[in-house]
Amino acid sequence: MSHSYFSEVPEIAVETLEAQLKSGLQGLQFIDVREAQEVAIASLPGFENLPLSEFAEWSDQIPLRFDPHQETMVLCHHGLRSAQMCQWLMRQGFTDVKNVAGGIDAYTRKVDPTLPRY
Ligand SMILES: O=S(=O)([O-])[S-]
Repeated sequence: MSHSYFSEVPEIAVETLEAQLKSGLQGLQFIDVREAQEVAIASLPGFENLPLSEFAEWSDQIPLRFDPHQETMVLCHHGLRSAQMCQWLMRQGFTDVKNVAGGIDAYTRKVDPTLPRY
């Protein structure tokens, strides 16, 4: 997949995400598409873990569990799997989806160096 393939996915910078996490989680939805083993190493509060590898198991529950018109942040390790998820959510009618640019790796480097890196 080329870079331009994901260029239409809106992004949120990790510094902005940190500010939002600090100011409260109300009105926001958080999805982490990494594997459970990755989440066990490092995770952010409020994110629901939906591993992309288990897409077939949870994809049909998305319209029931999430509001398509609420701001929805999607996280992974470096921002690639989450971009895929963002595109899929947008195709499902989600109107305010944001890919966490650089993923949890960027968050660890730029915001919270105490989080383990992998
Ligand atoms: O898909 S990834 O950006 O987490 S390596």
